[in-house]
Amino acid sequence: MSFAEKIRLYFITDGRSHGHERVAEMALKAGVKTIQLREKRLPAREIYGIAKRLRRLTYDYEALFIVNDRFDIAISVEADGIHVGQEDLPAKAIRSLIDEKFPGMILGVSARDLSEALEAEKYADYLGVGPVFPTSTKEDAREVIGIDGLKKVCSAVKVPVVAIGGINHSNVSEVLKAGCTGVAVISAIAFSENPEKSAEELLNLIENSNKPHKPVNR
Ligand SMILES: Cc1ncc(COP(=O)(O)OP(=O)(O)O)c(N)n1
Ligand SMILES: Cc1nc(C(=O)O)sc1CCOP(=O)(O)O
Ligand SMILES: [Mg+2]
Repeated sequence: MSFAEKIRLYFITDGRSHGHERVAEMALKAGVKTIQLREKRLPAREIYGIAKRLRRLTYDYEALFIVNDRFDIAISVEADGIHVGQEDLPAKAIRSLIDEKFPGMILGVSARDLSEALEAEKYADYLGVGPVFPTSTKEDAREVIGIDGLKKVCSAVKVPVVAIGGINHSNVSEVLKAGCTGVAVISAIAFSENPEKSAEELLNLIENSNKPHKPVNR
């Protein structure tokens, strides 16, 4: 499976509903092929423990494992990649370290607009672009960019774009039509009563939005 196929549905964990490991395993069982560990409340030692367990799980399911924010934890558990935003360690510094010491490691960088995206793509393997829609999952989320904002970035950059922020079953097809490679979700899976079913349904919607429109023969 190519990198683009793997990031088509990109699940970011949140431990508050079902716990990181359980929710990640349910998403993996459904067929999700990229998992990011995002944990903002726990001490580094606990995040490290969770990361080690998610690393094992993602190996078993042949899925990519990305760690949010913490490059130290990402390299300690041999994650496939690290995701940083505009307030985190600079992408340029991480790119230098990756090239020198961790070749092949994936670097994802958040961008909200064209100028951030054009700067970030100098270093990134993919961009996380949003928030496309309002979200209550990220407390310090910036102003929404909407489908138009997303389209502008997608048409201007060369690296794959993963759209993020308020993406769910009812808007995922519209988001993919904006030209992004993938969609990242938290609450649509993590805060669902049945994460496995929600992930399966999202994957089906994504699969169907890949199919070209069939003209009706009259
Ligand atoms: C795939 C993806 N895109 C964007 C983000 C957001 O990163 P950041 O802006 O650093 O915000 P936090 O997630 O750290 O609160 C992401 N994590 N993943
Ligand atoms: C982690 C994160 N980053 C965002 C950004 O805009 O960079 S929005 C966001 C939260 C995404 O959660 P949900 O799918 O529940 O809306
Ligand atoms: Mg961050």
